[in-house]
Amino acid sequence: MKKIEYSQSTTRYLRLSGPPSGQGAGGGARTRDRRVHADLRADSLVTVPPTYGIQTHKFWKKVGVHGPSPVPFFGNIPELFDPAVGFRAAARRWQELYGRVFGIYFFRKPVLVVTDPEVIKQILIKDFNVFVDRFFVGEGKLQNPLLRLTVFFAQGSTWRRLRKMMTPSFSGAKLRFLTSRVNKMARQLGDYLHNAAVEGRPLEAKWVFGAYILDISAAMTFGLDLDSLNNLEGPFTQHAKSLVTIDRPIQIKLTLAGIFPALLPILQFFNIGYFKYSDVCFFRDNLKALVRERVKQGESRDDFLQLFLEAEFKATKEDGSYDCCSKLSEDEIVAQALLFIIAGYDGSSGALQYLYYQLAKHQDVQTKILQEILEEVGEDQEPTYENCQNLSYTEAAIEETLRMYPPVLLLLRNCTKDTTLGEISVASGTGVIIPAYNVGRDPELFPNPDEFQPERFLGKSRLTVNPASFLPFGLGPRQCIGLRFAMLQIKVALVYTLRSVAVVSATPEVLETEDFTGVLTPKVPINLFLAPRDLERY
Ligand code: HEM
Repeated sequence: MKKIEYSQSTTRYLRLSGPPSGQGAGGGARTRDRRVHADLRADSLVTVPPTYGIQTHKFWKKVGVHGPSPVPFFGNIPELFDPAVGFRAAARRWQELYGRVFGIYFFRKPVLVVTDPEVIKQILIKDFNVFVDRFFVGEGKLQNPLLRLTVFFAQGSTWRRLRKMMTPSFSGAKLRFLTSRVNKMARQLGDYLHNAAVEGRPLEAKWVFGAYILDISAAMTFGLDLDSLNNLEGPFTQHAKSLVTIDRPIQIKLTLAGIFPALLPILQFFNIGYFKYSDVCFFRDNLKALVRERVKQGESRDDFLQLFLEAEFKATKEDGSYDCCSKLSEDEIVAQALLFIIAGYDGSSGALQYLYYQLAKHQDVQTKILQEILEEVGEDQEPTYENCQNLSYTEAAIEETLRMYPPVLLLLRNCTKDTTLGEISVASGTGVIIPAYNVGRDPELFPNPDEFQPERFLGKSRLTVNPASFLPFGLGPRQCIGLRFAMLQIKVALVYTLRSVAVVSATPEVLETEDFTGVLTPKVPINLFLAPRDLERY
């Protein structure tokens, strides 16, 4: 096996094989041959039945990239999604065997798995134009058509236009304007936790923080005051919970689509996709009615829906003047609002549950956060956006939690133009997976990675963290658009809850997680045990 010089920082990681037999070590022929375009498109089952299941599985061997052997039809899916192994353990083992860049197969699709920060930076930032899109099972065709209009699933120039229009909604000025809404929901959360503490009732973390995040989403998109902590049965809460749950039947359908893309039109015809059709319809119909009502009434509200209604796209001419100006269509507004219910839920409620678990296990960190809150915000004042910006220790504790427990485990990209990553030629149509969890727990990138140390993200230590190794929100132009809003939700929750309760302990004793759905999930639900807080004697 030949170890190829890649970049100074990556040579010790990357292991590429020598050129395929019969080829020279360099020159155009090698490059041409290495760019073997496996058939990455959705072929008809009818034209190639005998070899269909293995047709694309020689791709990595031909281009000289190492990786585990695939099984017909499924590629490396069985090991990746085997609950007994899981993606993280499989990726860790393969990294040991094949280095920090290796090739696998997602069903029939060749996918490069990358854990090298320099290559990650190249994909997510430097060569972003070649890796703009995400890849999905079924090449995105399994999305409900409405969801395909969202900034998360959109591709190429459509994504660029949407992202440009939505970015101002998350500016500091807009978030300042939205903070009072978040305060209201966090106050309800604080009261709920306080009552539970007084009654000596333990709380299931995912449920309680999920309800808080749903309440914020409902207020920000529907202008609704759900109070789902005290009102579990409402249709919004029920549909939202169902919407954000990827269950087994959906997994099975996705598997089918992965193996036989020819089935896609049938699945589409029956409205089978990532999200349940009935849930999408519920939100679509209600949001449409709401948008029309707002336009008709001409009323203005302090929420995301309003910001989307006002969003404008201004294409610039070469001389800097504006060429045209367009607004989001009604469907696009509805789609983004629906996306926010989905996108914020797993990320923010996941982050909160892992954070409170850590606070229970690290009382010293909890005390430091409370001290900082009392100094910056006060004992019973409402936090402002500026207050939240100044909570630097609190922010470090959140970041450390997200390093250890990134709710979104994998960053996905699709190569849309033949390119090279160092010595590797990457053909258009190749997928890329960056396992954010594995990178964050890598001892070469974060010493003692299983230890919770918020100080890593403070002061001078913060400066030594390579941005390409801290990936809970992704990186580059396509990183999470809701990052600042998510941090605001979490900090405001901490202000209202830690001032009224102490997180005394949490179960399970040892936190084990699983990764089957692509979202980090505790194997056993986290339960929090609380006590009313006495601010005189904390
Ligand atoms: C702690 C909470 C959150 C975490 C950990 C998180 C994580 C992520 C990650 C990993 C991505 C993919 C980034 C990439 O591919 O480089 C993403 C994308 C996205 N997130 Fe978040 N997220 C959180 C909260 C939110 C919230 C609250 C919202 C909206 C209100 C949101 C909206 C989005 C959107 C729209 C995208 C797609 C961006 C694009 O493709 O341009 N997220 N998020």
